[in-house]
Amino acid sequence: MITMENVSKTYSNGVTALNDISIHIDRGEFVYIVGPSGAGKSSFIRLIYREAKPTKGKIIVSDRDLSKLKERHIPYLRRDIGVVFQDFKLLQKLTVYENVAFALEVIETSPRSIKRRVQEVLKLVGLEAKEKMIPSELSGGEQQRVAIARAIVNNPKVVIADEPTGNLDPDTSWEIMKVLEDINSKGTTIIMATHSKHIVNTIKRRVIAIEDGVIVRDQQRGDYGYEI
Ligand SMILES: Nc1ncnc2c1ncn2[C@@H]1O[C@H](COP(=O)(O)OP(=O)(O)OP(=O)(O)O)[C@@H](O)[C@H]1O
Repeated sequence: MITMENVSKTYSNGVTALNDISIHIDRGEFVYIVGPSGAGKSSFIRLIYREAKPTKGKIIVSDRDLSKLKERHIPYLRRDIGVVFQDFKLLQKLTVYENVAFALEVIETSPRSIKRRVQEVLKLVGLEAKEKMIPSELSGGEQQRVAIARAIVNNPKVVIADEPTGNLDPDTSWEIMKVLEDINSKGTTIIMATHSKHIVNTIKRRVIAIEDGVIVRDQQRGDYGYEI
């Protein structure tokens, strides 16, 4: 699903965020990315959906070699990848329904099947009753569920979540985790950067720990491993 070979990322200000990373993540895995602040977790994630380019090394995502990917083909890559952010990034003037429908790649799809698909994903995240509301009328957890619905509406092979529970209280965080686990149980690969020791130590999955731009630990059913 995702392979990195000797990948490094140095930003234009000279900061090396990732240094010679090699990793393989299989289809259907659920992987936590952990590590101290500034370790390189977001950089790792941004490389996968080609928001950033590596300075060195090779990245394969869903059978595509990202170093050979032309700018005009980036939308095809993004169709395979759903992204969820800590701050939701919803369009504030659009309704819940519209936020999700907007993300749907409309390729010869009839309005009726668009409606069916949007309602299907809103049901999956438990928001079918709130489709006419706008983001400011929703709680943080509900907004994050809209963001997850938007991320999965195109049936991506992988969902990448950068601290998806970072702005949420513990109860709401568990709800979001249930939704992500549910998506994963249907075969979607999940990669989630998190600072939540509680989540990582409770819902045990593969843990990749990054420190100073280097992978220092890669463990199935691992612990969070840091004191916070
Ligand atoms: N666009 C950028 N330009 C220059 N330097 C950057 C950029 N993005 C990140 N960095 C630097 O790269 C390093 C790694 O940052 P990154 O955001 O990947 O860490 P992180 O592990 O996600 O941190 P956090 O847990 O605080 O979100 C940091 O030193 C950061 O300052």
